[in-house]
Amino acid sequence: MKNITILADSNITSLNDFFNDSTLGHLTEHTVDIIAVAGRAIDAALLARVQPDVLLIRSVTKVNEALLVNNNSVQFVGSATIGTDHVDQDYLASRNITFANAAGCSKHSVAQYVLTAISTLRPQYWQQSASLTLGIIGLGNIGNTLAQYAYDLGWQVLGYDPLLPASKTNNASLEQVLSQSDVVSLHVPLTNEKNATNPKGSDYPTRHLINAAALAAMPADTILINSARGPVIEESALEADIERTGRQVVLDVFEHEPEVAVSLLSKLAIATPHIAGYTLEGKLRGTQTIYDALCEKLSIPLAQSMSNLLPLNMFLWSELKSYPDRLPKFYDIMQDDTSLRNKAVDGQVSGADFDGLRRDYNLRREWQF
Ligand SMILES: NC(=O)C1=CN([C@@H]2O[C@H](COP(=O)(O)OP(=O)(O)OC[C@H]3O[C@@H](n4cnc5c(N)ncnc54)[C@H](O)[C@@H]3O)[C@@H](O)[C@H]2O)C=CC1
Ligand SMILES: O=C(O)C(=O)[C@H](O)COP(=O)(O)O
Repeated sequence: MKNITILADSNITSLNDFFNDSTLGHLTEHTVDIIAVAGRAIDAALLARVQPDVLLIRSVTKVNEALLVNNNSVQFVGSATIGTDHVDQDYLASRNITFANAAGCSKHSVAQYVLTAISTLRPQYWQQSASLTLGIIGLGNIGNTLAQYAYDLGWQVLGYDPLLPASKTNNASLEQVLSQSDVVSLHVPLTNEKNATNPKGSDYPTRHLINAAALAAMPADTILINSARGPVIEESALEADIERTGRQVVLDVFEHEPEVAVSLLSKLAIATPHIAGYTLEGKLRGTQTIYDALCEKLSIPLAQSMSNLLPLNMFLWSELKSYPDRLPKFYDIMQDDTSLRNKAVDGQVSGADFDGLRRDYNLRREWQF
């Protein structure tokens, strides 16, 4: 009988429902051992000691040579997240380790977070059908989903994605999005510049894409929302910009996450602890996707589905669209904002408190579109 040892981030939703003897071993001789620890506790020493066959992570575990150098057992790495900037995929390929992530898993959840933030700060755009121009930077799964909601509300969209062909939504330059939008929302992956030492980098790097020059191009009353990755915005420039303009800024992600400085926090209109994608549906879809990929790797049929695990969902986009005053019942974003601000001690929110808010988060429900 073969034993499969799985080392996993304990913040993976329904880990034991998807990864157990009956879901992975029902047609085989496999038994399954799961070792679940906090994502930040997964380090090289633990991997060397546990010698897992499978490593299941979310975004806080950096997977690279330093993590795996003393390990020969891992054959599969699954990240139940959309973002992959924490994973050195080239290194995994060089070791012949299969990698899977969960593209698109929380695209509606993040889009709904952005709509909630806009409606909370400027209810007039939604409740009185005032016209809004929404700028979207990055038009992949999340940016494009957000655009569909915007069109449904009758808003204008200015979209910028230099890696996709021009389209109805991919219709503007970066300068136009920044200078002509009422709200700018960021939905890019975190990427670094391509150069001699980093030939696999991007021709359109996103690290510090929003710097002092980009902020200077934005009118003072333009809202800026970042639910992508913290380092996409240069935070020192952002603080200076808010001091100068009084801009309303919404951050779900932070450059020095999980620590957040109160000097920044106190200037933000809304601040949340990296929970834009934290709905039950979004997180379960992430787990389901890496489970499906592992079954494919093991050549075994699927024996679990998130539909078995989801309670009834009564949250309908059509209802909210008609009755926007019901938003707090659908998602009260200010509760998340208050929880984060309440953790500020001695000028900062500590990493432990930031991670604790995420670990203990009461998962929202995704509105059905
Ligand atoms: N706050 C949260 O809870 C969550 C955050 N995320 C973040 O959101 C990011 C985006 O997610 P998806 O839309 O699903 O990814 P995606 O890969 O489907 O789309 C990203 C898009 O950004 C575009 N892009 C790349 N560089 C660009 C640049 N310099 N300027 C403009 N566009 C650029 C790409 O061409 C692509 O179309 C993820 O990479 C992740 O970091 C994802 C899920 C939850
Ligand atoms: O999917 C992504 O990308 C995200 O940012 C996640 O929603 C957050 O992942 P964790 O921080 O829970 O690892």
